[in-house]
Amino acid sequence: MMADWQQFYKRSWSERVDILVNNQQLTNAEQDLIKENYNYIGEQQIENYIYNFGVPTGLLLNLPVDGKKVIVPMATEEPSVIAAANNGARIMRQGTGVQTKFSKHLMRGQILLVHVADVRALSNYVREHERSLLQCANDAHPSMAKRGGGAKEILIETMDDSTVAVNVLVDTKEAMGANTVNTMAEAVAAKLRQQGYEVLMAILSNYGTESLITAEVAIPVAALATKQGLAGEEVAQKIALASHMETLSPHRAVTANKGILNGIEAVVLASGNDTRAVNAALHAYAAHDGQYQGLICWQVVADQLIGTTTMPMSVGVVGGSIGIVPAVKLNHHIMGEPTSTELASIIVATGLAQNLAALRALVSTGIQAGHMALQAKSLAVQVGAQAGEIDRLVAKLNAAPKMDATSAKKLLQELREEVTD
Ligand SMILES: CC(C)(COP(=O)([O-])OP(=O)([O-])OC[C@H]1O[C@@H](n2cnc3c(N)ncnc32)[C@H](O)[C@@H]1OP(=O)([O-])[O-])[C@@H](O)C(=O)NCCC(=O)NCCSC(=O)C[C@@](C)(O)CC(=O)[O-]
Ligand SMILES: NC(=O)C1=CN([C@@H]2O[C@H](COP(=O)(O)OP(=O)(O)OC[C@H]3O[C@@H](n4cnc5c(N)ncnc54)[C@H](O)[C@@H]3O)[C@@H](O)[C@H]2O)C=CC1
Repeated sequence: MMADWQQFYKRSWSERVDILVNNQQLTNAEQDLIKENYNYIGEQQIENYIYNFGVPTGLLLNLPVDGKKVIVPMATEEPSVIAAANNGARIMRQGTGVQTKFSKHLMRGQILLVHVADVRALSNYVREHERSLLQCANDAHPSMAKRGGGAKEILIETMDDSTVAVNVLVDTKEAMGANTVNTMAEAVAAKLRQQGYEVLMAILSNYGTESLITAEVAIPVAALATKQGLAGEEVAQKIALASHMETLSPHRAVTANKGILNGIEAVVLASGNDTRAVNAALHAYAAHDGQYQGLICWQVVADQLIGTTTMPMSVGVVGGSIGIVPAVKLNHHIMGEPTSTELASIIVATGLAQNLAALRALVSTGIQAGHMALQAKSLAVQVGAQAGEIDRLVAKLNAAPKMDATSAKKLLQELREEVTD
C-alpha cells in the first residue's frame, strides 16, 4: 500500500485523488466533495494538493478606526465571533473610535553567527562596513530600495561570548516581507562567510519589535450598560478588573488573548496574510515583560473606559498569496484597498472590538448566553437538521433548558414528528 503513496507529489491531481480514494476507501459523497472544491490556484499554492478547504467569511461593519468606518471581512469557523466583533464596534462607535500609531515599521532579518572568536572584532567590522552590508542586502532585492524601502540599519546583538546575531532591519513597504528579508539576510550571510565567519543560519524574525503599533479607544461608560439592567459604570469597572486579572494570571491572560485572536486571526486570514507569523509574534509580545499577560489593557478614567494596546503587527497588502487568490483581492476591495499600515490598524482595532465584547459579556451575562445562542445553528447542522429545519430547530434549542447534542437530537426528532402529524 505504501508503494501507492510514493512520489505522490509528482502525480497529477487526478492521479493523487485516485490514490487517496482507493487507499482510504472514500465514499462517492467524499469524492464529490473533493472534486467540487478543486481549485486551480490552490493547486499552484501548496504541495500534494487535493482540494480547497473553505472558511466561512462574514462582515464586521463600520469598524471605527483612524477616523474611518471600515467594512472588514472576517474568515472564521467559530460561531459568535463576528457577532461579538460587531457588538464591540457598535460600542466603540459611541466613543472616539480607535486611534492607531506605528513608531516604525521595519522587519528584522537575523544572520546568526556561531563560534565567533572575537565578538568585538566582528562588531567593529560590521560598524565599519555597515554601508556596504546594507548595499549588499539591497542589491539582493533592488526593487525595495527603488520604492523607498529596503535595508536601513544593522544592529549587532551579542547572545553569549561566541554567538552573535547580525540583524538587518528592512523597510518592506507594502509587503509583509518574509521572503524579501530572507533573500537579503542570505546575501549578507554570504558576505560574512567570505570574511571567515561561521553562519549557522539567516532568516527573518517574526518577533516584530521594530513593527509595533499602539492603539487607543475611549468609550463613555454609559455605552456599556446591558439590556439586563447593569449600569454602564458597573460594567466598565468590571471590565477594568478583568483586564487587571490578566496581569496576575497567565491562565486567564492566554484565554483573553485567544479571544483577541478570534478577531485578529479572522482578519489576517481573510486578508491573505500569514496567521502563524502574527500569532507567534503576539504571544511572544504578550510575555515581553517577563510574565505572559493580556495584550489589551482597559481602565476607567473619569466617565470613560479607555482601551490601550501595543502589539507587533507585520502584515502586507502585496506579496505571498495576496495577489493570487481572488477571494483575498475581493476582501481587500471590500476594506477599501488599505495600505499595509492601514491594514495593521484595522486588524488591531478588530482585536479591541473583539476583546471589549467578550469582556462585557463575561462580566455581565456570562459568555454562554450569547455564544450558545449563535452556536445553536452549528449544533442543528451537527445533529442532521436539513436546510428547511434549521431555523425551527434553533428556535427550539434557544428555548430549551439545555443546549447540547442530546437535546438537539431529541428536539429534531420532535420537530419531524410535528411535521408528519
Ligand atoms: C453574541 C452577542 C453579540 C449578543 O449580544 P446581545 O447584546 O445579546 O445582542 P443584541 O441583539 O442586543 O445585539 C447587540 C449588537 O451585537 C451585534 N450582533 C448581535 N447579533 C448579531 C448577529 N447574529 N450577527 C451580527 N451581529 C450581531 C450587532 O452589532 C448588535 O447591534 P445592532 O446592530 O442590533 O444595533 C454578545 O453576547 C457578545 O458580544 N458576546 C461575546 C461573544 C464572544 O466573545 N464570542 C467568542 C467566542 S468565546 C471565546 O472564544 C473567547 C473568550 C470569551 O473566552 C475570550 C475571553 O475569555 O476573554
Ligand atoms: N517566517 C515567516 O513568516 C515566513 C513566511 N513566509 C511567507 O512569505 C510570504 C510573504 O513574503 P513577502 O516577501 O511579503 O512576499 P513576496 O515574496 O511575494 O514578496 C513581495 C513582492 O512584492 C513586490 N512588491 C510590489 N509592490 C510592492 C510594494 N508596494 N511594496 C513592497 N513590495 C512590493 C516586492 O518587490 C516583492 O517581489 C508569505 O506567504 C509568508 O507566509 C516565507 C518564509 C518564512
